[in-house]
Amino acid sequence: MAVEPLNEPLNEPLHEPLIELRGVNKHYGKLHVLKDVNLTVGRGEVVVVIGPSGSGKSTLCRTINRLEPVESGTITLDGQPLPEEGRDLARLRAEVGMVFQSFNLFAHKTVLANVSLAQVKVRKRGKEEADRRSRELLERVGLLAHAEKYPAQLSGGQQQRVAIARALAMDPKALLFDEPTSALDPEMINEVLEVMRQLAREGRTMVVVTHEMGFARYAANRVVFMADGRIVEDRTPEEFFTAPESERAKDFLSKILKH
Ligand SMILES: Nc1ncnc2c1ncn2[C@@H]1O[C@H](COP(=O)(O)OP(=O)(O)OP(=O)(O)O)[C@@H](O)[C@H]1O
Repeated sequence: MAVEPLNEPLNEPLHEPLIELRGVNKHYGKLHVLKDVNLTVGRGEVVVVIGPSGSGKSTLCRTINRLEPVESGTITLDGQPLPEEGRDLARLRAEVGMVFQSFNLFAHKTVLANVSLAQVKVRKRGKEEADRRSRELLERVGLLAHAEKYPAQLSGGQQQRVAIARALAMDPKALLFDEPTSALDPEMINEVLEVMRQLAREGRTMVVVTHEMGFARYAANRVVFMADGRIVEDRTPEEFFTAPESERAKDFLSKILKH
């Protein structure tokens, strides 16, 4: 008897690859900071990168939008190699938005202008359309009432939410977060994490370098543990936090979870 084709979708979400790193190496002088790194980030996946200080997490994150050049290996976005330079690089940085530890807002521009600027310059939107979209996004991050203020008039948590709105305004395929809450006072961390949790629930593709283990545990699809320039573990949060395999990860978790 012929076997019927399976019509039902599988329960597991199919994470079609969006970002792929293969055999990536990088040095700073003699320091080998990325050692033969392989990583696939699926569309709609939230990948949290954790590990000891100096293990290469930020560098890894920054290679994905070419803020850091690599010496060998390939990095692709949607199956296409990342552009090296020129106009395509500005487009890449729009498609793979980045949120930094320091919010990097323009101090002499209003919150609204900070969110609109790159839309006009890179996405070639008219100013009115860009401002309309910026206001929508500021509303989403709870800051519409602050649109006409300057960054210095906002708290750190609010500035970081502006930075997230600015990244979203470019209609990115993926968002990179490099320790987005590390520069914040403790009471502001949660307001930023809540915006990030919301983005995760919406199915955004996100790579997040963070020391916030609660976010790693409960918002990530995968945890990538780095040590000494290598990806040592790449597993679900459940697996990683309940049964880490490597001695490095066990040691790291025992140190940070003690507090
Ligand atoms: N621009 C640079 N020039 C020289 N060395 C650098 C540079 N950036 C990073 N490094 C070094 O490379 C190593 C990896 O740095 P990276 O910032 O990627 O680590 P990390 O895991 O993100 O650390 P942390 O958790 O402390 O932010 C560190 O030893 C760091 O001192």
